[in-house]
Amino acid sequence: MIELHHVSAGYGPKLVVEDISLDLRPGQVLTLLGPNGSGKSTLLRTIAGLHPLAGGQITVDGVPAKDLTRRQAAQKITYMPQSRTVPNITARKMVLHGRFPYLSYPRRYRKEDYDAARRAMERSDAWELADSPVQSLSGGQRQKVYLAMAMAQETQTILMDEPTTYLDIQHQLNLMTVAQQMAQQGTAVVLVLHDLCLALRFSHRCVLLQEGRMVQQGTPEEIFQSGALDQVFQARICRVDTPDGWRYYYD
Ligand SMILES: Nc1ncnc2c1ncn2[C@@H]1O[C@H](COP(=O)(O)OP(=O)(O)OP(=O)(O)O)[C@@H](O)[C@H]1O
Repeated sequence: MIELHHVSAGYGPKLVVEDISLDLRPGQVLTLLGPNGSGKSTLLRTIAGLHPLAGGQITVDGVPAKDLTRRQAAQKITYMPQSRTVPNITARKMVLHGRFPYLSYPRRYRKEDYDAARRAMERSDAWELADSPVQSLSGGQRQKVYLAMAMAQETQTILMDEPTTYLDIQHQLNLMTVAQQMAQQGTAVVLVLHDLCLALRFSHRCVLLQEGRMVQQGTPEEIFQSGALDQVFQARICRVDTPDGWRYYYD
């Protein structure tokens, strides 16, 4: 399990994430919420080891994250960024990149790598795109391929920054269902989402950030009841009870 102990991070002397303590628990979908510029992406990148700590500590299964080699870290943590440059390769090849941390020299893929890539593409609804060049795909199709690459890495923790961007509503719901399924299978799934309704409906826990500080964390029920979302986002969030659970909407 990844644990954050009083984590701070920033750019130059300016801290944009301050004093965050948090457990990323296997078996749970945890969603980071907060207005633009509140530090969500910086926090996610810091957890992924891609941005330096300015203070505090991050441990992975009890070991300080800074003591892990890149390969060890990549076998523990998957990070799916908000955007990236698109390479000129097929979707299948791209998804296979998720297997890199498991290959030893001379980096030849094994049957289990191809199997893992296929499983991941089927789960993210990207299998039919396998032979297409990633550059030829739409934003939503690319997002499904990135999700498959992230799943193919098969780590205990997966961090996804705004994974629903570009997805139509059916695929947003599909992504959230896949996130829940990964959690059911023991993964710690950490998301950054702007859609509060989707987050409250599908997360086990939410963390609310404002100006780099954690103002609230808890179950969707606790977060909703606290009224903190309304305060931080200056928007009224309501809900209705349905046979399938709470459904949230903006008033
Ligand atoms: N490369 C950078 N250099 C300097 N400041 C940065 C850099 N990246 C982000 N920041 C600043 O850090 C703060 C937090 O940004 P961050 O991207 O982490 O927020 P966020 O909550 O993910 O925002 P959004 O919802 O808009 O994606 C902002 O004030 C931003 O301007």
